[in-house]
Amino acid sequence: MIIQSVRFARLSVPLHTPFKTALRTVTHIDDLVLIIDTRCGRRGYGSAPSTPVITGDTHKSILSVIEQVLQHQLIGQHIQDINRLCDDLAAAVVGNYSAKAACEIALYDLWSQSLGVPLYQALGGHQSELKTDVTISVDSIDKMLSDCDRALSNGFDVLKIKIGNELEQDIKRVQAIAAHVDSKASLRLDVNQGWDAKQSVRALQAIESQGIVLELVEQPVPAHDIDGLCYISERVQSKIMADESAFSAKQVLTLLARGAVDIINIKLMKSGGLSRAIRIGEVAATYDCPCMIGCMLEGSIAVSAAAHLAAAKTRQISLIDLDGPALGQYDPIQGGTRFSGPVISLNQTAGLGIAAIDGLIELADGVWQ
Ligand SMILES: C[C@H](N)C(=O)N[C@@H](CCC(=O)O)C(=O)O
Ligand SMILES: [Mg+2]
Repeated sequence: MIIQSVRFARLSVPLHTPFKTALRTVTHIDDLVLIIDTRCGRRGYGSAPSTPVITGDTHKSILSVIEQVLQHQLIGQHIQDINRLCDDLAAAVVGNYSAKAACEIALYDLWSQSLGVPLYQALGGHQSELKTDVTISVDSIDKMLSDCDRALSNGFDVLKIKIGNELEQDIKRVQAIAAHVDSKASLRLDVNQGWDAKQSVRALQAIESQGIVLELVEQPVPAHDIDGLCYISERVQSKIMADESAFSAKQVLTLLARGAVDIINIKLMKSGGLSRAIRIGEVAATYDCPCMIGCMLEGSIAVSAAAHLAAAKTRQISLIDLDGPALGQYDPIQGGTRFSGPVISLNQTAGLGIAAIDGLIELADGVWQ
């Protein structure tokens, strides 16, 4: 199976409610879609969102680095050489992890199609269903409580609460949500780098002293502040998870060697795709450190690939935050993995199983417009 061409499209899905974090607010899932065709008529799909505040990547930069650099590593190559192709992508340009992830997702889609099995089976997995948490955006307490009610009525029993923009209000938000939700759901907090180390200890000790048990606390301090993560981990009971501090296997090794965090959040858009995400899982396993598989605010092409990976690596990936598609008003992808409330049902057809995509706008001349 030889790669013939690389094309681009865009896909936009409105959200049920604005997605608000300490870093940004968005109203749509906007993906750059990558379409790779082979000479024998197979088609692989990849995608990537723009998350400049986390990865530094925008749709334009992703498109441009694929067009100018990465596609030249792929065209004319055999898909069976997947490991070498991923190494070539990684070596071709520094950074640009979202662009590499989009390419790898399409490559793994084609590779598993060539084997005639769903991606999770090609990766050695057998579990075909996963359960995800759902994100509650940071907002007024009343709005967050009504979003929690909606999530509970849709069957979610793990809520990922976004906070991190005002310390005292954040403490009140968590206390109000914990009292409101009671035992109906477990709570994860995602501060998205919004506090400093001392504020984190103060906030988490205040929350813990009220008997509130958190499943985990994600990225309380800025990405570079590894000392801060160590300081917090030594002083609070809650488990601390690295997200923005953990892009590469090397960063994860440093975090774990220093005892800075208890859990790692792996995302394809940070690692540069599945091949490097697998390495991160392996590094974490050497420290008996559990991993979450997470996503950006992104649609079901890339999130499906992450779900297939998680299903294949259940020993390393025990926590799932793959709610991007669930936050959208509809899923434009036909034939692939199904997202229904908290339940993710992986396709049983070959690859990612994508038959068609509604509302796809092809980009002429490789320009994001
Ligand atoms: C969507 C997912 N649950 C999530 O919260 N992801 C990120 C933020 C992604 C974004 O801003 O697009 C996270 O910080 O974990
Ligand atoms: Mg996060």
